[in-house]
Amino acid sequence: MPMNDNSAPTLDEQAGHCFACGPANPQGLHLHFDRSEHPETGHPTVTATVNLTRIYEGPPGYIHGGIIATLFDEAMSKLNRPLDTLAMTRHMEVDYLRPSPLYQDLTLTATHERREGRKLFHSAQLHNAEGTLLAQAEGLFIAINPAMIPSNITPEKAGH
Ligand SMILES: CCCCCCCC(=O)SCCNC(=O)CCNC(=O)[C@H](O)C(C)(C)COP(=O)(O)OP(=O)(O)OC[C@H]1O[C@@H](n2cnc3c(N)ncnc32)[C@H](O)[C@@H]1OP(=O)(O)O
Repeated sequence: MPMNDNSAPTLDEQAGHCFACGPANPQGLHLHFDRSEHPETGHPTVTATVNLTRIYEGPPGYIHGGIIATLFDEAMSKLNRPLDTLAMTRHMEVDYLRPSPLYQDLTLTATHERREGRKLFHSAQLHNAEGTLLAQAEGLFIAINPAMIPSNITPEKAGH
């Protein structure tokens, strides 16, 4: 495993098995986000294209609601790095406005709204190719002490 100068794993290496974005997780979603700035506020914004198969099905033909929550959680979490903050999700609300179809390119976006001390408030949306808003979320992330993230997870230590 590649290491940084201190031979300790980097955060990216520690997060390699993240279910939503980790390249090392064979059963993960492997989401990839492009980062930019909101044209009006200058706040960080991320975008990803998602196209999911029946593995993620809830209602026949549509994405499971828990997976949609995962998409939003991950998209909003990607805003913390450009804010130079290590943070975890404390609260999230999801509005499921329309069923979100499988096997179609959908656009997942998230934007940083505001910060109050340790509290980071983000929003996220899922649109179809026609631009229809399918679902949306608001998230509260709390800046954490990096020591909360273990650096040496192994199957044995995780109890497997
Ligand atoms: C390395 C990062 C990888 C990111 C992976 C992708 C994102 C994720 O999925 S993270 C996984 C899911 N999240 C978790 O497991 C987190 C579990 N929760 C925790 O560990 C803790 O609650 C933690 C660290 C987030 C916050 O703990 P703590 O420091 O005690 O915060 P707490 O005092 O409860 O709340 C912080 C503030 O939020 C406020 N708050 C809490 N809930 C709400 C709410 N619903 N609305 C508004 N404010 C709220 C509190 O009032 C408090 O405000 P203040 O500081 O002004 O008093």
